[in-house]
Amino acid sequence: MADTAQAQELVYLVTGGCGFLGEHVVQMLLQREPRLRELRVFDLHLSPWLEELKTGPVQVTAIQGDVTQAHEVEAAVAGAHVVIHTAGLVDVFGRSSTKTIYDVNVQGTQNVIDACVQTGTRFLVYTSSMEVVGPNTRGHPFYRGNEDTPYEAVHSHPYPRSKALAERLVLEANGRKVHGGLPLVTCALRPTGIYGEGHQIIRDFYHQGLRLGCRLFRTIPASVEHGRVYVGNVAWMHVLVARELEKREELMGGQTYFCYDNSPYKSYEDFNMEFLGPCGLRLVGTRPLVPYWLLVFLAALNALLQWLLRPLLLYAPLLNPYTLAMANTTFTVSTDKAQRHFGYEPLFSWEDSRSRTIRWVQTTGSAQ
Ligand SMILES: NC(=O)c1ccc[n+]([C@@H]2O[C@H](COP(=O)([O-])OP(=O)(O)OC[C@H]3O[C@@H](n4cnc5c(N)ncnc54)[C@H](O)[C@@H]3O)[C@@H](O)[C@H]2O)c1
Ligand SMILES: CC(C)[C@@H](O)CC[C@@H](C)[C@H]1CC[C@H]2[C@@H]3[C@H](O)C=C4C[C@@H](O)CC[C@]4(C)[C@H]3CC[C@]12C
Repeated sequence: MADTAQAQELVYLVTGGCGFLGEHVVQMLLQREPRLRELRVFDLHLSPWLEELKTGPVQVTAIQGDVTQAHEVEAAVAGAHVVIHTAGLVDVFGRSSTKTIYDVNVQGTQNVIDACVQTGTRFLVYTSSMEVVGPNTRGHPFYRGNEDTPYEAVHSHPYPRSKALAERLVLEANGRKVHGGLPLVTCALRPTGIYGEGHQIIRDFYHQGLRLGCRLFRTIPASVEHGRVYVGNVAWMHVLVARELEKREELMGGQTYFCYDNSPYKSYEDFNMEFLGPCGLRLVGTRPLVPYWLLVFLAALNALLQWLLRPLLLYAPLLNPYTLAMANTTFTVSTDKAQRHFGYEPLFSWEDSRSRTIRWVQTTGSAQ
Protein backbone atom coordinates (compact mmCIF):
# COMPACT_ATOMS: atom_id res chain seq x y z
CA MET A 1 0.00 0.00 0.00
CA ALA A 2 1.10 3.59 -0.66
CA ASP A 3 2.74 5.61 2.11
CA THR A 4 -0.06 7.70 3.65
CA ALA A 5 2.16 10.61 4.74
CA GLN A 6 0.20 12.84 2.37
CA ALA A 7 -3.42 13.81 3.00
CA GLN A 8 -5.75 11.21 1.60
CA GLU A 9 -8.44 13.23 -0.08
CA LEU A 10 -8.73 12.10 -3.69
CA VAL A 11 -11.42 9.94 -5.26
CA TYR A 12 -10.45 7.99 -8.37
CA LEU A 13 -12.73 6.02 -10.66
CA VAL A 14 -11.32 3.26 -12.87
CA THR A 15 -13.73 1.96 -15.49
CA GLY A 16 -12.95 -1.56 -16.70
CA GLY A 17 -11.08 -1.97 -13.43
CA CYS A 18 -11.51 -5.75 -13.43
CA GLY A 19 -9.94 -6.24 -16.85
CA PHE A 20 -6.42 -7.29 -17.79
CA LEU A 21 -5.07 -3.72 -17.73
CA GLY A 22 -7.65 -2.36 -15.29
CA GLU A 23 -6.65 -4.73 -12.51
CA HIS A 24 -3.03 -3.60 -12.78
CA VAL A 25 -4.13 0.06 -12.76
CA VAL A 26 -6.16 -0.58 -9.58
CA GLN A 27 -3.25 -2.29 -7.86
CA MET A 28 -0.80 0.40 -8.99
CA LEU A 29 -3.04 3.18 -7.66
CA LEU A 30 -3.27 1.47 -4.26
CA GLN A 31 0.51 1.04 -4.16
CA ARG A 32 1.62 4.38 -5.61
CA GLU A 33 -1.03 7.06 -5.16
CA PRO A 34 -0.70 8.20 -1.50
CA ARG A 35 -3.45 10.86 -1.83
CA LEU A 36 -6.13 8.25 -2.54
CA ARG A 37 -9.12 8.28 -0.16
CA GLU A 38 -11.55 6.27 -2.28
CA LEU A 39 -10.96 4.05 -5.31
CA ARG A 40 -14.07 3.22 -7.32
CA VAL A 41 -13.79 0.15 -9.53
CA PHE A 42 -16.49 0.19 -12.22
CA ASP A 43 -16.95 -2.86 -14.41
CA LEU A 44 -19.60 -4.90 -16.17
CA HIS A 45 -18.11 -8.00 -14.53
CA LEU A 46 -16.74 -7.57 -11.00
CA SER A 47 -13.91 -9.92 -9.96
CA PRO A 48 -13.72 -11.80 -6.65
CA TRP A 49 -10.23 -10.36 -5.90
CA LEU A 50 -11.87 -6.99 -5.22
CA GLU A 51 -13.02 -8.30 -1.84
CA GLU A 52 -9.37 -8.66 -0.73
CA LEU A 53 -8.82 -4.93 -1.33
CA LYS A 54 -11.49 -3.82 1.11
CA THR A 55 -9.33 -4.34 4.19
CA GLY A 56 -6.77 -1.64 3.35
CA PRO A 57 -6.63 2.07 4.32
CA VAL A 58 -8.18 3.16 1.03
CA GLN A 59 -11.92 2.75 0.59
CA VAL A 60 -12.35 0.47 -2.44
CA THR A 61 -15.86 0.73 -3.87
CA ALA A 62 -16.85 -1.98 -6.35
CA ILE A 63 -19.51 -0.78 -8.79
CA GLN A 64 -21.11 -3.24 -11.16
CA GLY A 65 -22.19 -1.16 -14.12
CA ASP A 66 -22.35 -0.70 -17.86
CA VAL A 67 -20.63 2.23 -19.58
CA THR A 68 -23.33 2.18 -22.25
CA GLN A 69 -25.83 3.21 -19.56
CA ALA A 70 -25.35 6.97 -19.03
CA HIS A 71 -27.12 7.08 -15.67
CA GLU A 72 -24.92 4.31 -14.27
CA VAL A 73 -21.80 6.10 -15.45
CA GLU A 74 -22.94 9.44 -14.03
CA ALA A 75 -23.65 7.89 -10.64
CA ALA A 76 -20.16 6.32 -10.59
CA VAL A 77 -18.39 9.50 -11.72
CA ALA A 78 -20.17 11.92 -9.37
CA GLY A 79 -17.68 13.17 -6.78
CA ALA A 80 -14.59 11.67 -8.42
CA HIS A 81 -11.52 13.88 -8.89
CA VAL A 82 -10.04 11.67 -11.64
CA VAL A 83 -11.50 9.15 -14.06
CA ILE A 84 -9.25 6.55 -15.69
CA HIS A 85 -11.36 5.07 -18.47
CA THR A 86 -10.01 1.66 -19.53
CA ALA A 87 -13.35 -0.11 -20.09
CA GLY A 88 -13.66 -1.32 -23.63
CA LEU A 89 -14.55 -4.19 -25.90
CA VAL A 90 -11.25 -5.49 -27.21
CA ASP A 91 -12.47 -7.66 -30.03
CA VAL A 92 -10.56 -8.36 -33.24
CA PHE A 93 -11.77 -11.95 -33.40
CA GLY A 94 -15.39 -11.38 -34.45
CA ARG A 95 -16.93 -12.28 -31.11
CA SER A 96 -19.09 -9.15 -30.85
CA SER A 97 -21.20 -7.28 -33.38
CA THR A 98 -20.02 -3.99 -34.82
CA LYS A 99 -22.90 -2.27 -33.04
CA THR A 100 -21.88 -3.69 -29.67
CA ILE A 101 -18.26 -2.64 -30.21
CA TYR A 102 -19.36 0.91 -31.02
CA ASP A 103 -21.87 1.01 -28.17
CA VAL A 104 -19.20 0.15 -25.64
CA ASN A 105 -16.13 1.85 -27.06
CA VAL A 106 -17.69 4.99 -28.50
CA GLN A 107 -21.00 5.62 -26.75
CA GLY A 108 -19.51 4.37 -23.50
CA THR A 109 -16.70 6.88 -23.80
CA GLN A 110 -19.14 9.67 -24.65
CA ASN A 111 -21.10 8.75 -21.54
CA VAL A 112 -17.94 9.05 -19.43
CA ILE A 113 -17.16 12.46 -20.92
CA ASP A 114 -20.72 13.69 -20.37
CA ALA A 115 -20.67 12.42 -16.79
CA CYS A 116 -17.46 14.36 -16.08
CA VAL A 117 -19.00 17.54 -17.50
CA GLN A 118 -22.30 17.13 -15.67
CA THR A 119 -20.83 16.23 -12.27
CA GLY A 120 -17.77 18.49 -12.28
CA THR A 121 -14.97 15.90 -12.58
CA ARG A 122 -12.06 17.69 -14.19
CA PHE A 123 -9.49 15.03 -15.09
CA LEU A 124 -10.04 12.20 -17.56
CA VAL A 125 -7.40 9.72 -18.75
CA TYR A 126 -8.48 7.52 -21.64
CA THR A 127 -6.90 4.20 -22.57
CA SER A 128 -6.68 4.43 -26.33
CA SER A 129 -4.56 2.11 -28.46
CA MET A 130 -1.76 1.98 -31.00
CA GLU A 131 -4.44 0.87 -33.40
CA VAL A 132 -5.93 4.33 -33.67
CA VAL A 133 -2.78 4.94 -35.73
CA GLY A 134 -2.20 1.57 -37.34
CA PRO A 135 -1.36 -0.75 -38.91
CA ASN A 136 -3.57 0.73 -41.61
CA THR A 137 -5.58 -1.18 -44.18
CA ARG A 138 -2.84 -0.62 -46.75
CA GLY A 139 -0.28 -2.56 -44.70
CA HIS A 140 2.06 0.41 -44.45
CA PRO A 141 4.82 -0.26 -41.88
CA PHE A 142 5.16 2.09 -38.90
CA TYR A 143 8.80 1.54 -37.98
CA ARG A 144 9.84 2.96 -34.60
CA GLY A 145 7.58 5.96 -35.10
CA ASN A 146 6.41 8.50 -32.55
CA GLU A 147 3.34 10.64 -31.81
CA ASP A 148 4.34 13.09 -34.57
CA THR A 149 5.29 10.59 -37.28
CA PRO A 150 3.14 11.14 -40.39
CA TYR A 151 1.09 8.00 -41.10
CA GLU A 152 -2.13 7.38 -43.03
CA ALA A 153 -4.42 6.08 -40.27
CA VAL A 154 -7.02 4.29 -42.41
CA HIS A 155 -9.08 1.54 -40.79
CA SER A 156 -11.96 -0.71 -41.82
CA HIS A 157 -12.25 -2.99 -38.77
CA PRO A 158 -14.78 -1.88 -36.12
CA TYR A 159 -12.34 -2.16 -33.22
CA PRO A 160 -9.67 0.32 -34.41
CA ARG A 161 -12.36 2.57 -35.87
CA SER A 162 -14.20 2.66 -32.56
CA LYS A 163 -11.00 3.38 -30.64
CA ALA A 164 -10.05 6.17 -33.02
CA LEU A 165 -13.50 7.76 -32.72
CA ALA A 166 -13.49 7.47 -28.93
CA GLU A 167 -10.03 8.98 -28.70
CA ARG A 168 -11.12 11.92 -30.83
CA LEU A 169 -14.13 12.49 -28.56
CA VAL A 170 -11.85 12.54 -25.52
CA LEU A 171 -9.31 14.93 -27.02
CA GLU A 172 -12.00 17.26 -28.38
CA ALA A 173 -13.61 17.37 -24.92
CA ASN A 174 -10.44 18.88 -23.48
CA GLY A 175 -11.23 22.42 -22.27
CA ARG A 176 -15.02 21.94 -22.07
CA LYS A 177 -16.44 23.61 -18.98
CA VAL A 178 -17.56 21.14 -16.35
CA HIS A 179 -20.17 21.76 -13.66
CA GLY A 180 -18.65 24.49 -11.52
CA GLY A 181 -17.16 26.35 -14.48
CA LEU A 182 -13.63 24.92 -14.60
CA PRO A 183 -12.23 23.23 -17.73
CA LEU A 184 -12.13 19.47 -18.30
CA VAL A 185 -8.57 18.20 -18.82
CA THR A 186 -8.22 15.05 -20.90
CA CYS A 187 -5.49 12.95 -22.44
CA ALA A 188 -5.22 9.62 -24.23
CA LEU A 189 -2.63 6.87 -23.74
CA ARG A 190 -1.86 4.58 -26.66
CA PRO A 191 -0.44 1.24 -25.54
CA THR A 192 1.07 -1.02 -28.16
CA GLY A 193 0.45 -4.76 -27.62
CA ILE A 194 0.23 -5.17 -23.86
CA TYR A 195 1.66 -8.32 -22.29
CA GLY A 196 2.02 -9.57 -18.74
CA GLU A 197 0.15 -11.29 -15.95
CA GLY A 198 -3.44 -11.83 -17.03
CA HIS A 199 -2.93 -11.59 -20.82
CA GLN A 200 -5.46 -14.03 -22.27
CA ILE A 201 -3.89 -14.27 -25.73
CA ILE A 202 -0.49 -15.41 -24.48
CA ARG A 203 -2.34 -17.99 -22.41
CA ASP A 204 -4.16 -19.16 -25.54
CA PHE A 205 -0.86 -19.53 -27.41
CA TYR A 206 0.59 -21.48 -24.49
CA HIS A 207 -2.28 -23.93 -24.37
CA GLN A 208 -2.26 -24.22 -28.18
CA GLY A 209 1.43 -25.12 -28.00
CA LEU A 210 0.83 -27.71 -25.29
CA ARG A 211 -1.82 -29.32 -27.51
CA LEU A 212 0.66 -29.42 -30.43
CA GLY A 213 3.33 -31.31 -28.50
CA CYS A 214 5.05 -28.30 -26.95
CA ARG A 215 5.48 -26.71 -30.38
CA LEU A 216 4.25 -23.64 -32.19
CA PHE A 217 4.75 -23.15 -35.92
CA ARG A 218 6.09 -19.88 -37.28
CA THR A 219 3.61 -18.06 -39.49
CA ILE A 220 5.10 -14.53 -39.40
CA PRO A 221 8.55 -13.50 -40.75
CA ALA A 222 10.98 -12.73 -37.89
CA SER A 223 11.72 -9.41 -39.58
CA VAL A 224 8.21 -8.02 -38.90
CA GLU A 225 8.54 -6.00 -35.68
CA HIS A 226 5.49 -5.64 -33.42
CA GLY A 227 5.49 -3.19 -30.54
CA ARG A 228 4.86 -4.69 -27.11
CA VAL A 229 4.73 -3.09 -23.63
CA TYR A 230 4.53 -4.61 -20.16
CA VAL A 231 1.16 -4.19 -18.40
CA GLY A 232 2.81 -2.93 -15.21
CA ASN A 233 4.49 -0.09 -17.10
CA VAL A 234 1.21 0.77 -18.86
CA ALA A 235 -0.51 0.88 -15.46
CA TRP A 236 2.27 3.05 -14.05
CA MET A 237 1.94 5.49 -16.97
CA HIS A 238 -1.80 5.78 -16.25
CA VAL A 239 -1.16 6.56 -12.57
CA LEU A 240 1.58 9.07 -13.37
CA VAL A 241 -0.34 10.87 -16.10
CA ALA A 242 -3.40 11.15 -13.82
CA ARG A 243 -1.21 12.72 -11.10
CA GLU A 244 0.61 15.14 -13.43
CA LEU A 245 -2.45 16.15 -15.47
CA GLU A 246 -3.53 18.58 -12.74
CA LYS A 247 -0.08 20.23 -12.45
CA ARG A 248 0.60 20.50 -16.19
CA GLU A 249 -2.83 20.85 -17.74
CA GLU A 250 -1.67 23.43 -20.30
CA LEU A 251 1.03 21.09 -21.61
CA MET A 252 -0.71 17.72 -21.27
CA GLY A 253 -4.38 18.56 -21.86
CA GLY A 254 -5.63 17.18 -25.17
CA GLN A 255 -2.44 15.20 -25.79
CA THR A 256 -1.82 11.57 -26.82
CA TYR A 257 1.06 9.49 -25.53
CA PHE A 258 2.28 6.11 -26.74
CA CYS A 259 2.87 3.67 -23.89
CA TYR A 260 6.39 2.29 -24.14
CA ASP A 261 9.16 0.65 -22.14
CA ASN A 262 12.37 -1.29 -22.82
CA SER A 263 10.69 -4.41 -24.19
CA PRO A 264 12.66 -5.56 -27.26
CA TYR A 265 11.54 -5.08 -30.83
CA LYS A 266 10.62 -8.52 -32.19
CA SER A 267 7.98 -10.19 -34.31
CA TYR A 268 4.78 -11.01 -32.42
CA GLU A 269 5.59 -14.72 -32.34
CA ASP A 270 9.27 -14.34 -31.42
CA PHE A 271 8.30 -11.96 -28.62
CA ASN A 272 5.80 -14.47 -27.27
CA MET A 273 8.54 -17.09 -27.25
CA GLU A 274 10.44 -14.99 -24.70
CA PHE A 275 7.86 -16.32 -22.25
CA LEU A 276 6.71 -19.56 -23.88
CA GLY A 277 10.25 -20.87 -24.49
CA PRO A 278 11.14 -20.95 -20.77
CA CYS A 279 7.77 -22.68 -20.27
CA GLY A 280 8.83 -25.57 -22.49
CA LEU A 281 7.53 -24.59 -25.93
CA ARG A 282 9.61 -24.19 -29.09
CA LEU A 283 8.86 -22.25 -32.26
CA VAL A 284 9.34 -24.47 -35.30
CA GLY A 285 10.87 -22.81 -38.39
CA THR A 286 13.29 -19.95 -38.91
CA ARG A 287 10.86 -18.60 -41.50
CA PRO A 288 7.11 -19.12 -42.04
CA LEU A 289 6.38 -22.79 -42.66
CA VAL A 290 3.48 -22.10 -45.00
CA PRO A 291 3.34 -19.62 -47.89
CA TYR A 292 1.60 -16.33 -47.19
CA TRP A 293 -1.08 -16.99 -49.80
CA LEU A 294 -2.05 -20.16 -47.92
CA LEU A 295 -2.32 -18.20 -44.65
CA VAL A 296 -4.53 -15.67 -46.43
CA PHE A 297 -6.71 -18.52 -47.68
CA LEU A 298 -6.92 -20.14 -44.24
CA ALA A 299 -7.74 -16.79 -42.60
CA ALA A 300 -10.51 -16.20 -45.14
CA LEU A 301 -11.77 -19.72 -44.56
CA ASN A 302 -11.91 -19.03 -40.83
CA ALA A 303 -13.91 -15.88 -41.48
CA LEU A 304 -16.34 -17.81 -43.71
CA LEU A 305 -16.72 -20.58 -41.12
CA GLN A 306 -17.34 -17.99 -38.41
CA TRP A 307 -20.14 -16.48 -40.50
CA LEU A 308 -21.70 -19.86 -41.38
CA LEU A 309 -21.53 -21.22 -37.84
CA ARG A 310 -22.71 -18.04 -36.08
CA PRO A 311 -26.36 -19.20 -35.78
CA LEU A 312 -25.12 -22.36 -34.04
CA LEU A 313 -21.95 -21.44 -32.13
CA LEU A 314 -19.22 -18.85 -31.78
CA TYR A 315 -16.17 -19.86 -33.82
CA ALA A 316 -13.47 -17.22 -33.17
CA PRO A 317 -9.95 -18.51 -33.93
CA LEU A 318 -6.82 -16.36 -33.56
CA LEU A 319 -6.22 -16.45 -37.32
CA ASN A 320 -8.52 -14.23 -39.35
CA PRO A 321 -7.89 -11.71 -42.16
CA TYR A 322 -7.49 -8.85 -39.72
CA THR A 323 -5.18 -10.54 -37.23
CA LEU A 324 -3.04 -11.93 -40.06
CA ALA A 325 -2.70 -8.48 -41.63
CA MET A 326 -1.85 -6.94 -38.24
CA ALA A 327 0.74 -9.57 -37.36
CA ASN A 328 2.34 -9.19 -40.78
CA THR A 329 2.77 -5.42 -40.63
CA THR A 330 5.60 -3.80 -38.76
CA PHE A 331 4.33 -1.43 -36.08
CA THR A 332 6.79 -0.26 -33.44
CA VAL A 333 7.22 2.97 -31.55
CA SER A 334 10.29 4.86 -30.38
CA THR A 335 9.39 7.96 -28.41
CA ASP A 336 10.16 9.89 -25.25
CA LYS A 337 7.13 12.21 -25.27
CA ALA A 338 5.80 10.81 -21.99
CA GLN A 339 9.21 11.32 -20.40
CA ARG A 340 9.46 14.88 -21.70
CA HIS A 341 5.91 15.85 -20.72
CA PHE A 342 5.45 14.20 -17.34
CA GLY A 343 8.69 12.51 -16.39
CA TYR A 344 7.64 8.94 -17.21
CA GLU A 345 10.25 6.24 -16.89
CA PRO A 346 9.33 2.53 -17.02
CA LEU A 347 8.87 1.13 -13.53
CA PHE A 348 9.71 -2.41 -14.59
CA SER A 349 12.83 -3.39 -16.52
CA TRP A 350 12.56 -5.76 -19.48
CA GLU A 351 14.14 -8.51 -17.39
CA ASP A 352 11.64 -8.00 -14.56
CA SER A 353 8.69 -7.77 -16.98
CA ARG A 354 9.81 -10.97 -18.67
CA SER A 355 10.33 -12.96 -15.47
CA ARG A 356 7.00 -11.85 -14.01
CA THR A 357 5.22 -12.91 -17.21
CA ILE A 358 7.00 -16.27 -17.34
CA ARG A 359 6.02 -16.99 -13.75
CA TRP A 360 2.41 -16.18 -14.55
CA VAL A 361 2.33 -18.35 -17.69
CA GLN A 362 3.75 -21.23 -15.68
CA THR A 363 0.90 -20.94 -13.17
CA THR A 364 -1.73 -20.90 -15.90
CA GLY A 365 -0.33 -24.14 -17.34
CA SER A 366 -1.03 -25.95 -14.09
CA ALA A 367 -4.40 -24.22 -13.80
CA GLN A 368 -5.73 -25.24 -17.23
N1 LIG B 1 -4.69 -5.61 -24.43
C1 LIG B 1 -3.98 -4.83 -25.21
O1 LIG B 1 -2.99 -5.24 -25.83
C2 LIG B 1 -4.36 -3.39 -25.37
C3 LIG B 1 -3.51 -2.57 -26.11
C4 LIG B 1 -3.85 -1.22 -26.27
C5 LIG B 1 -5.00 -0.72 -25.70
N2 LIG B 1 -5.82 -1.54 -24.99
C6 LIG B 1 -7.02 -0.94 -24.40
O2 LIG B 1 -6.93 -1.12 -22.99
C7 LIG B 1 -8.25 -1.22 -22.43
C8 LIG B 1 -8.33 -2.46 -21.57
O3 LIG B 1 -8.03 -3.54 -22.41
P1 LIG B 1 -7.77 -5.01 -21.81
O4 LIG B 1 -6.78 -5.67 -22.68
O5 LIG B 1 -7.50 -4.88 -20.35
O6 LIG B 1 -9.19 -5.71 -22.06
P2 LIG B 1 -10.11 -6.54 -21.06
O7 LIG B 1 -11.20 -7.09 -21.89
O8 LIG B 1 -9.29 -7.46 -20.25
O9 LIG B 1 -10.67 -5.42 -20.06
C9 LIG B 1 -11.74 -4.60 -20.44
C10 LIG B 1 -12.63 -4.44 -19.21
O10 LIG B 1 -13.72 -3.59 -19.56
C11 LIG B 1 -14.91 -4.18 -19.08
N3 LIG B 1 -16.06 -3.80 -19.91
C12 LIG B 1 -16.33 -4.22 -21.16
N4 LIG B 1 -17.50 -3.71 -21.56
C13 LIG B 1 -17.99 -2.95 -20.53
C14 LIG B 1 -19.15 -2.17 -20.33
N5 LIG B 1 -20.09 -2.09 -21.28
N6 LIG B 1 -19.30 -1.53 -19.16
C15 LIG B 1 -18.36 -1.63 -18.18
N7 LIG B 1 -17.23 -2.36 -18.30
C16 LIG B 1 -17.06 -3.01 -19.47
C17 LIG B 1 -14.68 -5.69 -19.14
O11 LIG B 1 -15.55 -6.37 -18.26
C18 LIG B 1 -13.22 -5.80 -18.75
O12 LIG B 1 -13.07 -5.96 -17.37
C19 LIG B 1 -9.21 -1.24 -23.62
O13 LIG B 1 -9.79 0.04 -23.77
C20 LIG B 1 -8.31 -1.56 -24.81
O14 LIG B 1 -8.82 -1.02 -26.01
C21 LIG B 1 -5.53 -2.86 -24.80
C1 LIG C 1 -2.40 -16.63 -36.14
C2 LIG C 1 -1.11 -15.88 -36.35
C3 LIG C 1 -1.19 -15.01 -37.61
C4 LIG C 1 -0.76 -15.06 -35.12
O1 LIG C 1 0.54 -14.55 -35.25
C5 LIG C 1 -1.78 -13.91 -34.96
C6 LIG C 1 -1.38 -12.97 -33.86
C7 LIG C 1 -2.56 -12.02 -33.52
C8 LIG C 1 -3.61 -12.78 -32.69
C9 LIG C 1 -2.00 -10.79 -32.77
C10 LIG C 1 -0.96 -10.05 -33.64
C11 LIG C 1 -1.03 -8.56 -33.24
C12 LIG C 1 -1.99 -8.55 -32.07
C13 LIG C 1 -2.67 -7.22 -31.74
C14 LIG C 1 -1.62 -6.14 -31.38
O2 LIG C 1 -0.75 -6.62 -30.36
C15 LIG C 1 -2.28 -4.91 -30.85
C16 LIG C 1 -3.57 -4.87 -30.41
C17 LIG C 1 -4.14 -3.55 -30.03
C18 LIG C 1 -4.93 -3.60 -28.72
O3 LIG C 1 -5.69 -2.41 -28.59
C19 LIG C 1 -5.86 -4.78 -28.63
C20 LIG C 1 -5.15 -6.10 -28.96
C21 LIG C 1 -4.45 -6.06 -30.34
C22 LIG C 1 -5.52 -5.91 -31.42
C23 LIG C 1 -3.63 -7.39 -30.54
C24 LIG C 1 -4.57 -8.60 -30.73
C25 LIG C 1 -3.84 -9.89 -31.15
C26 LIG C 1 -3.00 -9.66 -32.40
C27 LIG C 1 -3.88 -9.33 -33.58
